[in-house]
Amino acid sequence: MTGGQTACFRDVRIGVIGGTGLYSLDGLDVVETVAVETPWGPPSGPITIAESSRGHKIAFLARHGPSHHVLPSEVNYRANIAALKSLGVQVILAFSAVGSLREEIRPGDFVLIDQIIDRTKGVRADSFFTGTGVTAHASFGEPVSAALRALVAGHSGAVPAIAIHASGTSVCMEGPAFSTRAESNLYRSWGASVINMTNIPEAKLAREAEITYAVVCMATDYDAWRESTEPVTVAEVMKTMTVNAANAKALLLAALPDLEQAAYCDPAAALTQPEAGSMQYAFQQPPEKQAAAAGRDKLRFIFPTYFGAK
Ligand SMILES: CSC[C@H]1O[C@H](OP(=O)(O)O)[C@H](O)[C@@H]1O
Ligand SMILES: Nc1ncnc2[nH]cnc12
Repeated sequence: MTGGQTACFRDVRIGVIGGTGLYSLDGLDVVETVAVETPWGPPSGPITIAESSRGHKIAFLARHGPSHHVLPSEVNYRANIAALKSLGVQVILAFSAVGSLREEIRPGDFVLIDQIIDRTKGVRADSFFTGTGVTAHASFGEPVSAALRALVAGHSGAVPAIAIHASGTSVCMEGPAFSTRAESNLYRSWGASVINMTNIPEAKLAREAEITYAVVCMATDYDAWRESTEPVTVAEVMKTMTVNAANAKALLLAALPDLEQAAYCDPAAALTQPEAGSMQYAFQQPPEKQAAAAGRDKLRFIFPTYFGAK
């Protein structure tokens, strides 16, 4: 697909975004690799489409590219989300390596965060509406799908060696340098549980795109707050991630049958219902003004319902 074209919606309803240390989907048959171009540019890399033993398709995208060549501030989050949406994705389960801000969240543990504090610095493109002449404000009070978190939590038994914390608040910092000890302690005083560099704007854009989204935060270190531990380094993150990646894949494969059932077979579409169609309440302008907006063609790529097929 090339930029500006109407999206070709295919029946790939489930998307997985892999973060640091998680660059492929093992255990599933890859049937296709696609290079998608979006009106916001190319995503971080090719998207692999795998087929489960039940015959359902699952798209996988490595957030920082297959060889991790893209910095968190430079990820084209809009292209990543738009590319997945253009394939038909309605549900994204993302994975992220995080620092723990709590003693009880041990390196190796997973956290199904339900809240996010945005500490990015305004350098990331964070809305599909920017520059389009269409004004819209997505509802983001609950930034993560509770139903998807619950579905994943229901499969904690697949990784008995670790704790999977059912809720938590992440801080998304700009990076790329890690936090100072003072910053790390500040985030602890705010009640945050974990810290990373990618939840924002990924979760925000998934919401704008009406995609049901949750992120499995995989603790790799104790960031910089813990007096008895050396502040985090990439070497420490990658060491823990070798074990975390295996656990992430085990959790995903265990949750997949339920996820497929919810995404492909539930006629009530209960899992995706809160997000699907949610943007209909977000537009500020009357439809006739939107119809005249310069960015209408661009928005059609992900919003054929609101901006009409060409
Ligand atoms: C290499 S440590 C910092 C890096 O790891 C996390 O990446 P991701 O969220 O994509 O798993 C964190 O957010 C930083 O981008
Ligand atoms: N301590 C940390 N801070 C930010 N991002 C991280 N990713 C993994 N560990 C991290």
